[in-house]
Amino acid sequence: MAKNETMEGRSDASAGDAAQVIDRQAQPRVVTTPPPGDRSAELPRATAYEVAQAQFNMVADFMDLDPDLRAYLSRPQRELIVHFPVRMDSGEMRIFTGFRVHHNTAKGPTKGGIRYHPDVTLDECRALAMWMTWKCALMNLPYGGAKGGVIVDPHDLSRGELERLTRRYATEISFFIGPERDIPAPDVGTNAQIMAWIMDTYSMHRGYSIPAVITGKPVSIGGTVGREYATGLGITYVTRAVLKQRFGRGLEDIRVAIQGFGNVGSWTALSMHERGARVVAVSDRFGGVFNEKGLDIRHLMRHVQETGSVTGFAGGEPLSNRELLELPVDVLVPAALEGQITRENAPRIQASLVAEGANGPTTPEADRILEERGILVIPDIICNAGGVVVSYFEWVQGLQSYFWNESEIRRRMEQTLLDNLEAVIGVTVRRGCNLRTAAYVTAIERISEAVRVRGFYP
Ligand SMILES: NC(=O)C1=CN([C@@H]2O[C@H](COP(=O)(O)OP(=O)(O)OC[C@H]3O[C@@H](n4cnc5c(N)ncnc54)[C@H](OP(=O)(O)O)[C@@H]3O)[C@@H](O)[C@H]2O)C=CC1
Ligand SMILES: O=C(O)CCC(=O)C(=O)O
Repeated sequence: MAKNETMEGRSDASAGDAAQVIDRQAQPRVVTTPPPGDRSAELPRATAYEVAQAQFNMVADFMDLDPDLRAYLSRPQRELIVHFPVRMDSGEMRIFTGFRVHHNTAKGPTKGGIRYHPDVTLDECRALAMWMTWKCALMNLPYGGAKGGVIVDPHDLSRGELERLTRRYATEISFFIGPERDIPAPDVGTNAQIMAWIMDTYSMHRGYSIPAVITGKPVSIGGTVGREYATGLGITYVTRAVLKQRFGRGLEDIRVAIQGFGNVGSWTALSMHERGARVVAVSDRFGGVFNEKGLDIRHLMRHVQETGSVTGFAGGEPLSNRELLELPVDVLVPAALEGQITRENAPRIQASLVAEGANGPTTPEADRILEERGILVIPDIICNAGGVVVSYFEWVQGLQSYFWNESEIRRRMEQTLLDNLEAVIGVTVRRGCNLRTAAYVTAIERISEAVRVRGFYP
């Protein structure tokens, strides 16, 4: 997938926002190395599914969740594995493997992205589907959680190969998805063009256009304005609210480091930059770029469109992903993959606030270390929920064939995020727990109620 496709459809995400001025001294950049004799980096890392299970079990203990409900919610409801052939440009036929997991349908059809990445596994999809269940419930959306993926590096495919792979995967999962059943969306390695191919393939099977089968598609075929940047802008809204509430500070002149410069990372960077934050470092899988005075994000985006990477950007100096995570900044936004903040590097994180743009970037052990060190974490299921909230708006608009304007989308997204953030903060106070536990408690209580009234189990 060409980098400029991921960046397609960008528009100004900042209109009408006031930034607050704060007084803060620039801090020096530090480059850290592991302490001598530290072998923790060599220890096996928990998988995403182990992390998702551990997070759920900790909260189930905390809220003394009914054992039957715990058993029911701790596993996905349905899982699909598909193996399918794709003709490559060379004439060779290759077999690819993909997945789609529905974690829970108590509150409605399932919702969640499709990932194209060489490391996709069934277990990873199970974890991501479970997180989607909590996220949708926390946002009060009428959905359960799902996730899917294909084991493939999309950067290795031509556009034609990517389209053939997508259409074949869509065909294989087509009986498992649908506007009333399961509504996919973009995730790592997929974009609006891929959503369009899935919508088209699904519609070809049915014989008429069914835009509501998928979200994150182009506006020209029933997508919504605002979905492209929704996750990043939502992260900025939530981070701004937490900074104000917990630290009495605004975004202006806050120093931010962002790991990942794809859909989520780049839009977070731009929307924070436009509100006065100093985005001092960003990275992708090739490495990072640092500028103490703040990166010019629009120039950086142009550089990425031209070269496919943030590396080599003339407006900053190189740094590694590891160095980025450990920079002395106010806000750290992991916006790439799971398992980036671990017990190994958590003792060296210097940010005051970690805003989880990615799903599952912090392991439970790292969570504990950060909490002991007084570092606040905004959990993924609140922080990055702007994407699924606007996907919900896209689905609703598609079903009604009636479309809202951009300011309406932004207003409703901000309100949804901030109302639910406030509910979570209320739980932290009432139950004396951190934001992640409070977010999980809120979500699980809402699902438990749906399960109870539907009578899912006797
Ligand atoms: N898209 C969405 O709306 C939502 C996504 N999320 C989550 O946000 C995260 C990012 O998703 P998204 O932005 O869509 O994905 P993209 O594929 O658009 O971007 C992923 C970014 O992460 C970078 N990356 C990959 N591996 C590494 C690595 N080892 N170190 C540093 N950077 C790396 C990629 O680099 P490169 O460009 O070089 O490949 C790319 O910049 C995921 O956890 C996803 O589940 C959560 C909510 C909604
Ligand atoms: O937009 C959506 O429906 C889902 C986005 C997603 O996959 C996520 O929030 O992790």
